[in-house]
Amino acid sequence: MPVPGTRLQTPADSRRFAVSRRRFLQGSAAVVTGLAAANCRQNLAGPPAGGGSNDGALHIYTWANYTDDGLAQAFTERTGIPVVVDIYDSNEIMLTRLQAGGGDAYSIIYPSDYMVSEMLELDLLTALDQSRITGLENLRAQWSNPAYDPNNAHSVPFCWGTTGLLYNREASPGEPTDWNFLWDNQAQLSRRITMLDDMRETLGATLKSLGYSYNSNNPDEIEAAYNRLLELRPHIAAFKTTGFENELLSGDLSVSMAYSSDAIALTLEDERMQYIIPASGASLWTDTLAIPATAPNVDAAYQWINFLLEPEVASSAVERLFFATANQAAFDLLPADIQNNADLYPPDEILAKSEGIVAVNTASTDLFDQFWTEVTSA
Ligand SMILES: NCCCCNCCCN
Repeated sequence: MPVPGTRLQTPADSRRFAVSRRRFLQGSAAVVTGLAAANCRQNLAGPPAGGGSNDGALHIYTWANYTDDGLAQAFTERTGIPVVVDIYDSNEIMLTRLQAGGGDAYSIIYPSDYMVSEMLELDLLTALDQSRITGLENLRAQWSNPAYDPNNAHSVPFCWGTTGLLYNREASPGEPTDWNFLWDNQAQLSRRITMLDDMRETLGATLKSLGYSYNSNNPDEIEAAYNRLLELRPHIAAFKTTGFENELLSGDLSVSMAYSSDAIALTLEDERMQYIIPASGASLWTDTLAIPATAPNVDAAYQWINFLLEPEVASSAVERLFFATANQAAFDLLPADIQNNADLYPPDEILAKSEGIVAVNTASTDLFDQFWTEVTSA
């Protein structure tokens, strides 16, 4: 049985071309323009100033690598509705943009678990009309009644994953097995590390490296994590959620904290790339589909949700984009090499050590915010 901190599977050569193509498509401004000319525009910036996207298109605000032209085109062919995609790097960026008036710019957003809870508290999500959704029965059983959104009343689980360390075997001073690797090797790794530009993930992993919970509400523990991250700060080349891939491939970076779905795409592209789930535990997340409370074109949003719940649609997206689907019927259609990819679908004993991020109390959120601002602007 694989153990935490160990790479779990040899890359499948057959997947490499598809992944390289995905990275090329998503990284190329020229192709982004091409997509705009077709039916799926992908923007790395936010929505147009002034918000308000009631132009008949389906405006999606999502993470990188969760949609591609294939998905958008199939949807447009089916429904006649064009798709426009804006990308965000963290739940907090998405929340800030929605609160700053972007709530009427998007029909569909992809908040993670704890962010669904936070947005519910703020009345920012539409209560879903379950009679307009088909395919919920396709979800894996553990997502039928998630704690972050009982009965999926405001969100539909889309995919899940872990957050760990992705490294270049030829450019790393050793094989990381745990978060501590970064601190223990900080001199050799200096300016060769990237951490996620994601407050709860990065401060959470630092809490974990100290033996605390991702979800600590103890101010002393949160401050200890801040100080520990501050110690590593001079050695961190950048806080990045995307855009570290080329430097990791070239060996200019040694190790990047990464979401499993992004990491796996790289491990399938180049066998020097290894992804590990840290032995002391990683975050285990679910990303969802939700409709902002003031969304335009709600009908198109329901059509998108139903489209993604179709097993054939979901499984073909997974084959190109490599996220771990929350849809059991889609999983059943996947080729065996993806189903058995233990980086993507880790065994239960590894998942047991992982921790879901949950909403912390207001005082802790303020502390996380304050320390995150200080450490990222240091
Ligand atoms: N490109 C895929 C990114 C996956 C992001 N999931 C975020 C989880 C945050 N806790």
